[in-house]
Amino acid sequence: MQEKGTISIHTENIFPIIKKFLYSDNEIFLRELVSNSVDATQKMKRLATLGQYTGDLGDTTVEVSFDKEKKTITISDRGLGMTAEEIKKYINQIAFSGAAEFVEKFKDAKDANEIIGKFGLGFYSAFMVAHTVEINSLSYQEGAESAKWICDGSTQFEISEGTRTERGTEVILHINEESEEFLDKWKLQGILDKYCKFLPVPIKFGTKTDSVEDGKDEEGKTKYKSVESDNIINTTSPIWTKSPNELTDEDYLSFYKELYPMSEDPLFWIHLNVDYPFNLTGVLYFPKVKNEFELQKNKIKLFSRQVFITDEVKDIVPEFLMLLHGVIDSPDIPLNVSRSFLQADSNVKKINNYITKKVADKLGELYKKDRKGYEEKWNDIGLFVKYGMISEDKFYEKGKDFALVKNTRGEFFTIEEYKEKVKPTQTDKDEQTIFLYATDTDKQDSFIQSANKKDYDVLVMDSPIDSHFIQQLEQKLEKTSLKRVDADVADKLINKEESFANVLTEEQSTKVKEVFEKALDNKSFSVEVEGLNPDELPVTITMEEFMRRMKDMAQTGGGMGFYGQLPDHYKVAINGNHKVVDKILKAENEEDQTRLAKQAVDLAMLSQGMLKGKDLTEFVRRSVEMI
Ligand SMILES: Nc1ncnc2c1ncn2[C@@H]1O[C@H](COP(=O)(O)OP(=O)(O)OP(=O)(O)O)[C@@H](O)[C@H]1O
Repeated sequence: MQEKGTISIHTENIFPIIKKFLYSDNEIFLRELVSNSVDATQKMKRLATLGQYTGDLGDTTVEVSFDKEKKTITISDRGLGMTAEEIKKYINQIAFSGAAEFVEKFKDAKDANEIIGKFGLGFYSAFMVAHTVEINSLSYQEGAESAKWICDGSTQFEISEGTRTERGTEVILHINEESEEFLDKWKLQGILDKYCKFLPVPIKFGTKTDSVEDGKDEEGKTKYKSVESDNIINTTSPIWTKSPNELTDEDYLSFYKELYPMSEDPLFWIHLNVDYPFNLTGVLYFPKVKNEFELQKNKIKLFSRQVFITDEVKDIVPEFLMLLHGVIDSPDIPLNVSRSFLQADSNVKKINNYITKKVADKLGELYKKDRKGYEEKWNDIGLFVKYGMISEDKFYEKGKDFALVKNTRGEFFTIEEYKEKVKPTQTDKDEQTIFLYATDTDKQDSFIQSANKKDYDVLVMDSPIDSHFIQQLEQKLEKTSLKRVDADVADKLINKEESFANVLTEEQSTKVKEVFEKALDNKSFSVEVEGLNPDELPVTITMEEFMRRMKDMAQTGGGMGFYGQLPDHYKVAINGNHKVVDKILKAENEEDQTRLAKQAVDLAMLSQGMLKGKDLTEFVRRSVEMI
């Protein structure tokens, strides 16, 4: 038997196009060929289980090898093999029709990148690294003859009788000049580790040497000897393929270490397992996030039937859960289509919702089962929860039951609990409950103390995401608003109409205002004389809540650019009921008045960390003079 033929594709120039555009990702040839071998092996095993094959299966290990001299890479399996007819059908027609389709799509694509890398080119990808590809195969079918196929990368092929005596298929790649880098042990090992580490059939790549104990020497010391064994590069049953009740915490932790060797232990994990209406398994871990860098380094890995596909899971996992680590395996995620299609795919949407729900359920369960442990972890998981509540309404609905807020005393509350707690003391005349918060407990300490003196509670909202979380809470919670503790003087933070009368006459107030304006000499500060609690500080500097928030958002890139341009504007509240104000009014001359006023303002600035540079030096000099 010898036959020459032409592969039935219409586009003659497929090879150069694909070679050129797939070049950056050409290592996937190995993934494609090894998975074909694994598929063939699994089919063979299934036939045996079904009783359609009664012979001996033999050792079904798939083997990858290379020969630097001959410049070949060989992938061989003991799968079901192919007859000459089958090679013609599956390789010439099916494998190559995939390539033809690629070129077809490529022609119409607006963005070539959308297609490249997402297109499963299967067997065809061999030509990205080989100038000639050979197949030697013997089918499992009784009386089958071995077949040999050879193709030099043009659309011509040759098929003849083969020499293979053992059931299965061997694919030999004659590596082209540009791809000789692949004829290297470490290069190939690296690619196998990346894509094939969890394939369901053992894959052998060369041998490895281990040092094993070998009795004792005369002095009673343990002897060692080197033992050569097959280098099996994969774990055939990774934990996500098992049932959660077969697994211990150690199993999950050691798998995490296997995926991300340099990382600290994760906080907890979720085992995903659905088979209807789509198929998905996986394990997602909540990492201990130390810094941004680590977040980007460790990504969720996407598999399809245990073959690694990508760690760009952007469209499959909801954005806020991109912080998670682990694996997702789903044969239902379309990988050979463009990105825009992926977003519209209904399975992808369902998967998205499923993952969101699972994560919410797990958090809810942890919260219910061990509130204390949950509170201890809050620093690490708070970011996920808040981000999720801001970005997905569905998650907000679930998250509101287990999202925590922490006050300056280190106590944790759910949002509902907190509202109940502060309602009696922090509700204003319009029935609005005001949650007070601090973004920097050190800087805002004097305000926190003043608020506490009035029996107000203060929350700590100091993470970058909190400004957005605050907005979200205000939108969602009824009759509730949030105010930073330094948005006004304590007496006025919550407007209850029970203000202190101002002991100053109108004339005196005007005079005090003048003195302070002169002392300040700064347009960014507007002075107001108010009747406040005599125990409060004589001067308090505040920035109004709305303005400050807009400026904060402009700074963190929240699209409030206009506010970012405005100069800072502060209110300087003078406590007309304070002794110091009386002293200023009674001072002998204008100079003394200004000096006292300056001192009082500087003290306020100092307590808020606003006094810096020249002003600070000047303040110290003035203070020394006064003692
Ligand atoms: N090692 C093998 N043993 C037996 N059959 C094989 C082997 N390699 C390829 N085939 C046959 O050739 C066909 C085409 O392979 P190809 O890799 O191009 O596509 P595929 O595996 O069907 O899909 P994909 O594009 O996802 O890889 C396979 O479906 C299979 O029937």
